[in-house]
Amino acid sequence: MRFYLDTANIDDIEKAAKLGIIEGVTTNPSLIAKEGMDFEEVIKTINTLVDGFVFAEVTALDPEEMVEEGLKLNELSDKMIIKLPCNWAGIQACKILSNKGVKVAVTLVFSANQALIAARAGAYFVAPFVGRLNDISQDGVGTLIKDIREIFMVNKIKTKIVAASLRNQMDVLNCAKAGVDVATIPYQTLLGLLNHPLTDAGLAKFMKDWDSMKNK
Ligand SMILES: O=C(CO)[C@@H](O)[C@H](O)[C@H](O)[C@H](O)COP(=O)(O)O
Repeated sequence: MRFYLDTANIDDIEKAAKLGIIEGVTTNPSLIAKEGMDFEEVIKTINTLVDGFVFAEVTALDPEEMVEEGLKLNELSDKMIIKLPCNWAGIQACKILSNKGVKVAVTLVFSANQALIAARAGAYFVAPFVGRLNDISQDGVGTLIKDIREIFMVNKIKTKIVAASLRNQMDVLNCAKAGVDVATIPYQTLLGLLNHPLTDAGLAKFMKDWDSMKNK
């Protein structure tokens, strides 16, 4: 499983990029709006900070306009992934854009059948939302992610799974065990995955013992 960062915050992307393990950045209209910056400017800046894919979501609701907006966003770099919602309009636009060679992520996926339809429309990625299903007392990984994985395997579908709406370490761990291709995570979740109090305590003890030896 690979890690992408789920944010449009430039500071967080710069900090996380230093780790050298972030292979892409995903954004959505809510994350862009939170930063209060021009959409295209944010996407262009993110492209300069990471080597991997940069996901940008269309805001049009009509299939023709989605295609037009998707083609325009796709011009921003050769690493663009165009995000489309998993609905009637989004699937039509997915088929058209995929046929033109544009890489599409179908997002807001809440059922395995939606993921299968998106894959058949040529989606490069599907983005199942784990946390929002957990919020309504369903098992985001245990049912949705595992079902999509199985369906893609049985049907030899190459569409990749980018698990989204991951809120905590258990979500990420369960996604890794279920074999998703990518987990896209907020910066705070990344900190939570790496930091451990026993690592900090262990290092402090090593340094204390080292200093006491030097002072002998
Ligand atoms: O869909 C993708 C990646 O394709 C993500 O950027 C996705 O929009 C985000 O993970 C979610 O919107 C965040 O979900 P939540 O934590 O607000 O429930």
